[in-house]
Amino acid sequence: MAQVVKIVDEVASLVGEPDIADRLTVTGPADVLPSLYRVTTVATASVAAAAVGAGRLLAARTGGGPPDITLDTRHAGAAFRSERHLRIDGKAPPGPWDPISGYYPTADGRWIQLHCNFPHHCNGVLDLLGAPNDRAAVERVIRRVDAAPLELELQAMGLCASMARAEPEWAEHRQAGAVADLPLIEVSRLGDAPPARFAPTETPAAGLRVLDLTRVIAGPIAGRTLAAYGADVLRVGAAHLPEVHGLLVDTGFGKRNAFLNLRVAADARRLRELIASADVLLQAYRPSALDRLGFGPDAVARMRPGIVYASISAYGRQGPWSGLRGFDSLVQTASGIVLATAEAAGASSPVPLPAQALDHGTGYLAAFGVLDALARRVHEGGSWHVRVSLARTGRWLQDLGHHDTLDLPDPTADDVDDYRSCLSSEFGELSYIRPAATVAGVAPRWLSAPAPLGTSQAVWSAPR
Ligand SMILES: CC(C)(COP(=O)(O)OP(=O)(O)OC[C@H]1O[C@@H](n2cnc3c(N)ncnc32)[C@H](O)[C@@H]1OP(=O)(O)O)[C@@H](O)C(=O)NCCC(=O)NCCSC(=O)C(=O)O
Repeated sequence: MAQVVKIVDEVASLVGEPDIADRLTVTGPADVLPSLYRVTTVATASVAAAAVGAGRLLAARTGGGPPDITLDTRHAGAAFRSERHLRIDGKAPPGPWDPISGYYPTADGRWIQLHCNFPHHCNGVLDLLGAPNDRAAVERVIRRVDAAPLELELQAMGLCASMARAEPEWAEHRQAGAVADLPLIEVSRLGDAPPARFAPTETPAAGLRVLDLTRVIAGPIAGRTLAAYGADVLRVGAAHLPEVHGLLVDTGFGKRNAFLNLRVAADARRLRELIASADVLLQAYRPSALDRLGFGPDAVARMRPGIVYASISAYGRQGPWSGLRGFDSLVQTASGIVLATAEAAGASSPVPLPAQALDHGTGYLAAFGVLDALARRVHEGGSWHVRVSLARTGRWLQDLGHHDTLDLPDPTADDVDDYRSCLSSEFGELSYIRPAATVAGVAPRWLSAPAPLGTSQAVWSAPR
């Protein structure tokens, strides 16, 4: 019980509402996912924060008071591993991991992690190493080089790799300092706009229009969460960009899926037309990538005063690594999580968290920031920029301290059956973890199954 109170305290500080315990009920055990870290706390608190954001938007639209929220830690823990629990026609989809991805021992007795799930990242790594596409061959090359210079070289080429550091070593790193100086969820005003007049509704984000320009896990979770609270979410990708199939399905609930190649003038014009009546734009590309295509936050706020623009990055908006591409697991490796866990577990190689917790946490925190900013739009107007990062979410987890529950049994697929729902889709019959929490007694839910890539028209689903 005392531990669950800690989770509620964590939500209070996330959402800036010291009395949140008056209207937030958390049930279930304090620890569900076995870890050296408080992963269940981060899961429950970030899912709860998104629910609080939805409640604030609901209250702003109806003129009522902020509603009650409930959440069970077991459901939050299952939601944090949604991609592992997804079944398509009764089977788990293929995993995202390319055989070359993973941890490699280096000449100086350290470890480096390569992230090679996208073909262009994999080919770049193999070219730089001068190795064929064969794990044993890559291992032989890496055993002859030291970790730090290799990390530097890979990062300089824009490739995805991290040297495993101990937590104290990361604490000394300039990027760790830069990340620690950032708020966990940064919300800043992009410009002026009159207060929004969203129609009163029983579903927090009903009728609101979200452009989801994100891939993989963190950003798509934010879009999926807004869809669960009723938003019209249009996911915009491009045919030439690589994707991870199973993740597309898992994070595609409640979204339509369109292609617009922003390098083609007519498609870029179409996106500008969509932005003109959008409420939210989510983006999770390499920092500044969309600015170069004319869709950075300032440009979008000029196109659409009143927009809430959310940016999700790997390493945060400042510091020497701020421009780097990155994935959850690489942040876990760089920041000491995998070595600390290996030491606690008595393992001889790095051990990651029991969930892509930085991705999922960052996704829900982005959703909270967006929903909260939408509520602010009702009260005070303005265009808003919400910024979150995998590394800052990781800092939050590490700041909660070590709390060894590695001996807990890992929840199995059967353990999460209570939280499953089913939907028919073009991919097959989907069995998935439904969205966690209730807001004013109502559970968020997805009204549509994921759409295959590029199969939707780039239009809003309903006129205004
Ligand atoms: C995920 C990534 C590492 C993937 O790297 P890349 O595949 O190399 O993509 P980049 O973002 O670097 O670049 C994509 C390029 O596509 C361009 N781009 C984007 N959308 C479009 C459309 N619609 N049309 C045309 N071009 C487009 C964009 O401007 C870039 O152009 P150029 O500028 O010309 O290159 C990175 O996007 C990233 O660091 N994102 C922020 C953090 C994040 O979300 N990480 C993953 C979370 S999931 C996770 O961690 C996990 O699964 O584990």
